[in-house]
Amino acid sequence: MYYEHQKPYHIGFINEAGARYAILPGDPGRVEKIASHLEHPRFVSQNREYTTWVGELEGEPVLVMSTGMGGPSAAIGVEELHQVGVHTVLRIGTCGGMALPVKGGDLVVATGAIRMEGTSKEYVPIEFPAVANLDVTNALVNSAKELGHPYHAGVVQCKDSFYGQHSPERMPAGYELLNKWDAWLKAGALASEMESSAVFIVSQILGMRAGCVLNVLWNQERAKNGMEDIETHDMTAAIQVSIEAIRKLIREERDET
Ligand SMILES: O=P(O)(O)O[C@H]1O[C@H](CO)[C@@H](O)[C@H]1O
Ligand SMILES: O=c1cc[nH]c(=O)[nH]1
Repeated sequence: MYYEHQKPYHIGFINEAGARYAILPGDPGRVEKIASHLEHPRFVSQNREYTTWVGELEGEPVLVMSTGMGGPSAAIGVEELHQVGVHTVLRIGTCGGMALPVKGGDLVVATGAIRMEGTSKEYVPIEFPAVANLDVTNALVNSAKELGHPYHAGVVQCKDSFYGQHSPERMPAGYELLNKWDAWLKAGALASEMESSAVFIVSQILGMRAGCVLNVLWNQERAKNGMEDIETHDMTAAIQVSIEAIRKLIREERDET
């Protein structure tokens, strides 16, 4: 069985540094850049979609590990980080804006996620909400405020199909996608992405803390409504906020002990 291997089967590393905090981008290509904001960043391992670096903040080891795209690989990543002793995970990713005030280049701090994906349903029935940890969320919101980055905090929509979000009309199941999208808009969903609900649910089940900060790439609803729709892929603000949030959490943990 996988748990008899010395290294967790998919993430493929032993947590030699003893890190308990992990920053989780979806994209393996972003790991090194995020790790460069830590002290003494160094490569740990690369297996499948999981590229991992480690560094320090406030003298505490912090991992940066990619999860790949979608709930299944994010859930496996969180499970195996738990196996190696991580207690706090912070997803940093990209999203598409949904609510009209959410513009390209803004940040979204996900306080909860709509579970329109398959992975979390294999953990707990759909009535159970996917919510972020309050300490991690407060650390993200306070960091965004202190750094002066425009942010929105609220519910995001998680789904499995990127193209079901962007081209629902061409899908045979489009009638359902379009009606649900309309419901999420009416209920005030801020943005759409693909991993936070699995990260929140798996963390909840394993007794870990999870939070999520997203860079808004664009907003298809602004475009549809004839409003200015800026597109930006600059992750700097989201990285700065996630690093400062982890720093705050490390300090808080120290103050409590
Ligand atoms: O930028 P990342 O973290 O990959 O997040 C978003 O981007 C991918 C889709 O383009 C999905 O993984 C989605 O959740
Ligand atoms: O529109 C977008 C942008 C990023 N990620 C998504 O899932 N959707």
